[in-house]
Amino acid sequence: MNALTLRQALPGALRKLDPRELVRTPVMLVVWLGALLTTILSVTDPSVLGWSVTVWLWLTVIFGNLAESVAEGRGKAQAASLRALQQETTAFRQRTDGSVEEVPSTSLRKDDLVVVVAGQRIPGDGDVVEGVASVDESAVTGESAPVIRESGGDRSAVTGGTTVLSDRIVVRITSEPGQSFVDRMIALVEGSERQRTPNEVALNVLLSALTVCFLAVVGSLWFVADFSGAQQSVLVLTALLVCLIPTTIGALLSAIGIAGMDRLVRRNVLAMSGRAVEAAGDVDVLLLDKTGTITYGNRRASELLPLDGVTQRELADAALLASLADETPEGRSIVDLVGERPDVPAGAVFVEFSASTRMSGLDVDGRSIRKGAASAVTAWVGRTDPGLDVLVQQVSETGGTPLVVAEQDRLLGVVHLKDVVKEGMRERFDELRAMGIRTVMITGDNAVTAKAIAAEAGVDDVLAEATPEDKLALIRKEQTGGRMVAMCGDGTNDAPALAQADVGVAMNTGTTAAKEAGNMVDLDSDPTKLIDVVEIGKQLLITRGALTTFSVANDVAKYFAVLPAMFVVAFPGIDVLNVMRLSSPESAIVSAVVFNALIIVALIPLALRGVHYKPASATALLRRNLLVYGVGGLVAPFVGIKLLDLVVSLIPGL
Ligand SMILES: Nc1ncnc2c1ncn2[C@@H]1O[C@H](COP(=O)(O)OP(=O)(O)OP(=O)(O)O)[C@@H](O)[C@H]1O
Ligand SMILES: [K+]
Ligand SMILES: [Mg+2]
Repeated sequence: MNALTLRQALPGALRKLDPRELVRTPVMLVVWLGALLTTILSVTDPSVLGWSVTVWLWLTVIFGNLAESVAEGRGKAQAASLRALQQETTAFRQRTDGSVEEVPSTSLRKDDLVVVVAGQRIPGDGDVVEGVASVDESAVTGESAPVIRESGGDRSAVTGGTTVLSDRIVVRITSEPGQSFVDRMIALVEGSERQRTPNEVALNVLLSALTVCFLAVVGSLWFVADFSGAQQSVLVLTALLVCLIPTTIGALLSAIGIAGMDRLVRRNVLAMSGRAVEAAGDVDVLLLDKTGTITYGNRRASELLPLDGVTQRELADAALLASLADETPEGRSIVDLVGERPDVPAGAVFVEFSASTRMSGLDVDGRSIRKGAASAVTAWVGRTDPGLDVLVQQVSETGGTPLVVAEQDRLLGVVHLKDVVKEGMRERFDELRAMGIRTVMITGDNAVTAKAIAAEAGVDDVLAEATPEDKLALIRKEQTGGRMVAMCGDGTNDAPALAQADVGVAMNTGTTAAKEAGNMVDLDSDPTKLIDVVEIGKQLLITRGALTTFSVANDVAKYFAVLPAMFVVAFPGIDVLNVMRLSSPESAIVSAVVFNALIIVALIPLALRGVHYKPASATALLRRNLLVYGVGGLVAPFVGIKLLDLVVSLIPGL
C-alpha cells in the first residue's frame, strides 16, 4: 500500500460515509451513530476531550471505508486495460443467404453468425461453428503463444477482443451486448458484482451480536457508575463502546474478501463467486477430465491399423467416409491423415458424434459405417474379434485413444489417436496430495488408455468410460460423504459436473457451455492451477479467522486497559488494577479511541496480502494462529495505548 493507492482510495472512502453504505456492516454503523452523537454533544458542550473523541470516531469510520476502497482500487487499473478490449470494431455478419454485411460489433446479438479472417479482431464471445484458426488471446490471458480454436470439439469457444492470426472462422455469438466475458471480468475486478458469501454473512451476524452484548455492558456500566457516585458522561461511555465492539474485523471483513478475488485474478483465474473461493479452501477431492484438461487435447489420428484380411486401403476409405462430415478435431485429423477429400456421396445421412454414444459415422446406399470407442462399436456390430482386442490393447497401452472402424457386421481395424500429457502434471499432482487432496481422472475413454495416462500424469484414481451422467453421479456421491469436490473440465459433456461441483473450474480453451456451468475460469487452462486456487481459498479463510481473533482479543484487552483508569478517581482502591498508569482518565479514553482507529489502518496491508499460508494440518494452523493473533491481540492494546497516552497527555486540557 503506497501513498498513491491511498490517495486514490480516499475519495471512495469519503463517499462511503453515507450511512446507507454502512447498513451492510452494523458494527461500523454503530460507530457512525456514536460519532454523530459525540458531535452533537461537543457542539452543545464543547471540550477538548469531546472534540478529540469526535474527530477520532469519524476517522475510525473513514479508515474502515478506506480498507474496502483500497481493495477495490487495486482492480481499477486492470479494468481499464480490459476496457480497451471492448472498443467497437466492424463485424462481418453472415446473412441467412450466406452473404456478408458489415455491422458495428456492438449491435451483435446472441446467435448471430460472424465471419472473422486473419488479422481481424473477434467482435464478440462465441463458439466457432466452421473452420480452424490460430488466435492471439494475449489481450485476455497475458499469454503470448497463439492458441488453436476450432469448430466441433472442446476448443471451440472464442473471446471477444482477441485476434485471429491465421485462416478464417465462422463464429456463432453467444452473449448479448453488455454480458460478455470481458464485461464480467471488469465487473469482477472492480468488485461491483461482489456478493457477500454465506460465511461472511454469518460472521457479520456474530459481530452484530457482540455489538449488542457490549451495548448492554456499557449500558449497565452507566447504572453501576451512577449508583456508586462515579458518574460517567455519555461521551465517555460512547467512546468506550466503540473501543469494545469488534470494529477492526468489521472494518476489514469485506476488504479481505475482495483481496482474495483479486489474488485469483492476478493468477489468471476468474472466480464468479466468492463462495467458490471459500469452498476452494476446503477441497478434499479434485476430479479432472482427461482430454484437454490433463492432456493438451489436440487428439490427432496418427496411424491406421487394419485387422487381418482387411487392406490398408479398405480401412482408410471407411475411416474417411465416417469422418467426412465429422467436424470434431478427431474427425478432421482422420481426413488429414488419409490425405484425400472426396465429395460427400449423395444421399448420405450423417451420424454425429456424441459423448453418450461415443460413435460417429454415416449411412449411404444401404451401407452403414461407424467409428468410435471399442466398446461402443463392437456393441453396434454385435461381436468382437481377438485380433481387434490386440490392436485396441496395443494403442491403449501407450495412452493413445483407439477408434474402432466397422462397416455393417464387419470390423475393419483401428485408428490410433494420439494426445500428449501437459508438462509438469506429476509434480503438481504430488503437491496436491501433500495438501491432502485426492485427484481422480474421469474420462470417456477406455480403461486401459485411462490407466496409461493416469500413470503418466500421476493422478490417484481413474473412472473410465464415463458418460456425462456418470461424471455427475460421481460428484454427487463424493459430496454426500460430506466432502468438498472440485472439478476441472473443458467440454460440453463436463458442464453438468462443473455445475454440480463446489468448485467448478472451466478451462479457458473449453466450450462456452463449460465456462458458463463452472464458477471459475482458468485463463491459462492449467488444471494444476487448482493448487493456487486452494491456497488462496485457505489463505482467505485463515486471514479472516486470524483477524477476527485479533479483533476480539483486542477489544477485551482494551476493556481492562481503560476501565481502571476511568474509575480510579472514584475508587482509589482500584489503583492496584491500574497497571497501565495512564496519565488521566481523559487521556486514557482518547488514547484508546486513537488506538482503536489506528489498528484498522495498520492491519489493512495484512488484510489485503493475506496471512502467510504454509501447507500444514488444520489443527496445527489453528493452534499457531490462536497463539499469534490471540495473544498478540491481547498484548497490543496495553503497549499501544500506553505509548499513545504518553503523547496524548501532552495535549493541553486532557
Ligand atoms: N469424433 C469421434 N467420433 C467417434 N468417436 C469418438 C470421437 N471422438 C471421441 N470418440 C470416442 O468417444 C470417447 C469419449 O469421448 P470424449 O473423449 O469426448 O469423452 P470425455 O468424457 O470428454 O473424456 P475425455 O475428454 O477425458 O477424453 C473417446 O474416448 C473416443 O473413443
Ligand atoms: K473496537
Ligand atoms: Mg472431454
